[in-house]
Amino acid sequence: MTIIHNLGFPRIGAGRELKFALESYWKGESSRAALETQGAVLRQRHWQQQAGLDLVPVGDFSFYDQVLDMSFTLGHLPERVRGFHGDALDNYFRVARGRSAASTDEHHGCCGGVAAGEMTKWFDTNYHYIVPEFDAGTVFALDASRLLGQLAEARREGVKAKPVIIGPVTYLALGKTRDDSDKLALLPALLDVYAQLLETLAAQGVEWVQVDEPLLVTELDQDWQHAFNFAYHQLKACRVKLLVASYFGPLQENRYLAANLPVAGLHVDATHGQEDILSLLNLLPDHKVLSLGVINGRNIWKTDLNAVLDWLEPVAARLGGQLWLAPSCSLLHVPVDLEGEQKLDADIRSWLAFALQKLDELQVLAEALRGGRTAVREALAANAAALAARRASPRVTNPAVQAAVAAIDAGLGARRSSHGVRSAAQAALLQLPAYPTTTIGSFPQTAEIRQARSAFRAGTLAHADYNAAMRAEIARSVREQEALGLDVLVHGEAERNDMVEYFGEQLEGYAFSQSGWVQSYGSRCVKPPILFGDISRPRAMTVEWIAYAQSLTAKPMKGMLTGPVTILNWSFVRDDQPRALSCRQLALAIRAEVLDLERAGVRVIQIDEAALREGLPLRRSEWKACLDWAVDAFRIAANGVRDETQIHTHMCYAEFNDIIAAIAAMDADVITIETSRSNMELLDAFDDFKYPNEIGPGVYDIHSPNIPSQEQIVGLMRKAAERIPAGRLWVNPDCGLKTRQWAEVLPALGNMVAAARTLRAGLAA
Ligand SMILES: Nc1nc2c(c(=O)[nH]1)N[C@@H](CNc1ccc(C(=O)N[C@@H](CCC(=O)N[C@@H](CCC(=O)N[C@@H](CCC(=O)O)C(=O)O)C(=O)O)C(=O)O)cc1)CN2
Ligand code: MET
Ligand SMILES: [Zn+2]
Repeated sequence: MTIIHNLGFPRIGAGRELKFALESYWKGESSRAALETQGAVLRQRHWQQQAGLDLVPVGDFSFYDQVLDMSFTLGHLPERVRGFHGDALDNYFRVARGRSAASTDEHHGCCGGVAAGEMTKWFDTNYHYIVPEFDAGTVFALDASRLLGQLAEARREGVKAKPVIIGPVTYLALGKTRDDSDKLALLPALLDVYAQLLETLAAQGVEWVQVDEPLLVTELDQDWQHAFNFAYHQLKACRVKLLVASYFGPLQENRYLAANLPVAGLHVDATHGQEDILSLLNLLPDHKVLSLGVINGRNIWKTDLNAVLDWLEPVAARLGGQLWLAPSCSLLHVPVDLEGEQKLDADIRSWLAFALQKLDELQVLAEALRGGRTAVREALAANAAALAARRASPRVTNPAVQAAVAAIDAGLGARRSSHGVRSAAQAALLQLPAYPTTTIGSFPQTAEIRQARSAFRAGTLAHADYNAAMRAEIARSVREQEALGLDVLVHGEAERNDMVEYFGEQLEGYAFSQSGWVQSYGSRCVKPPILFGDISRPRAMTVEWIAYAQSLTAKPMKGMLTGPVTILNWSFVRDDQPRALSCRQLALAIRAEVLDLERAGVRVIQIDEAALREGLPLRRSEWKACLDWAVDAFRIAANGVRDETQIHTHMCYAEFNDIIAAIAAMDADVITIETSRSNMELLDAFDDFKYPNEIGPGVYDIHSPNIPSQEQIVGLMRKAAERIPAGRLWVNPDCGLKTRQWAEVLPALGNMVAAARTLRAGLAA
């Protein structure tokens, strides 16, 4: 009998219940008990929704982040929060979010400032985790309370529980060392705690534990390969069965390593072609369970169930009871339920599956394996009909778009002149001072803005009134920026729900959900739009807003767009054509918008490519091919403008060293990047030879409520000027300000402008 199971369930709740409970608790508007209760309600609901499975994940729920949960389970807290006497959950949030010295708006706001843990992307997803911090003195001490609590709760509910933890090797790889010490030297001590944890679970009568090791789909050097063998040999004596779970890609050359780890089971992502799986079968020891992730946990399309069965049936015959089935990865990365989507076009809706629908698909596959396809004839026929309708739908194809893409030639992506020529023309037109100041685009998305948009969507606020409210916000942003003395202004993005969804809503070929929320970090969610067909731009998307903003000021107003690569990476994309092709279609649509902005008199245009680096494949050997088309797409979008139009781009979080040549090839006139937390060290990548254009290294961390002082900013920019000639430097924050409050933004930017003036005075002297 084929066992079916799930690796993880979205925890934010179909109605984002967890988000609202967290934010209310953080504001001090509700009690810890209320938050705990909401957590329990969600866990219970999600377990019930998975009750048809043979094994259900437990421990996948998290109040903020599963990696931070693991750090607490391992007793591995950053030095700065150890010895905190308050409540453990509050200490957990101190690491997750930081705490300003003067915080009064939250529980126990008494204990001085604490810097938040660094956040970074979870593999190639748009989910962010809190980075474990290691140094040579790191020690671990088991705290199994969270897992044991959730296990006991699950048992009370009659759940067939399979605890889920992050594996030791992946955990170590995800962390950063603050000194120069070798992380792998910590492995033996770490494994002691993992062994204790597994013994603790065994003592509770747990049979299987899922140990997530997505690191197995990345390129591993010998030391890390050895770490896998060492770790699982150490844990072999534990009395629980381990299911080592790899996901987010095929195992490829790590197949042999993974197949031969001394554990009871292996889960693999089986959505990347059968070749990886079929060769794994020959390597797998007879006693081992093979869990195949046959349902894609990263997209929202219905699975082609007949196509899966075609190759799965012989595999099942061979493996018998050793075969398990599951989604490819945790369902954290897809929305909960399609049922709630009443406004989605009926055709498109019939092509989709969210988390609950994916679990239904798993049931159908299992029944087909158990009782033959006839046992689920109707479900299979309905699935086949939906897929056939999608393939045949005229709404998916647009011949004019395909012709335009076919006509793209190399000239389309090239500026008319070199950066040297352009920068002289731009300087003459823009008349900017040295160390020009700007921001990254968004200003605070206040509750009033969100409520106005919500009312507009609900039909209780008229279109004209909504527009007027957004214009008033834009006017306020412009006024504040003029008062601050910034040099290149932005309109503030008030009218945008999200920098990707906003464009998805206006492009043909995109569908969007009402409540298809996916967690991005902590309580923050995104609603990735659904790219289903050829992309075109029926009308200008931003010109009216930007032209209005420009009309309010004599200073240059930056047109603000999201680039094709980032739109692609933060959407649910087509699975019926290569990503590169979808990206070229997006590039043509953005190019048209760029040219419309230029025609409307906009002199500076920013095209955000926040996701250029993080969207790269997990294996470096595949980077070049991907970078080639990604850079090409940006160039097509950006480079049709005249010499005197200044193109900016922005990237966050990225480590730039490895891709600096590609960034240079984009040929933006100015790039703004996140650097403040790395103390400008990231700028080493941008030395003279490698990067000839202008750079705005971020001077303060926008994720923290802390307000940078003028001295700090001057200090950081002086460091920057040691690496980059002052004439090519801009002064700006790390990223957009949408999650901050005006009360934080105004003093921070005030200090930033004052710092720029000090720096200019230094040049004159
Ligand atoms: N797609 C994407 N990925 C990204 C980023 C990004 O900006 N976009 N940035 C990084 C991650 N940073 C992020 C920063 C902030 C938020 C964020 O603020 N998300 C909002 C939702 C944004 C949104 O779509 N808002 C909508 C809907 C808002 C809403 O919930 N409205 C309420 C009513 C208003 C209220 O009471 O809040 C309702 O409709 O019920 C809007 O403005 O229209 C949230 O979780 O709260 C997300 C990611 C990396 N990945
Ligand atoms: N223009 C966008 C903003 O300022 C860029 C954000 S990058 C995640 O919010
Ligand atoms: Zn950013």
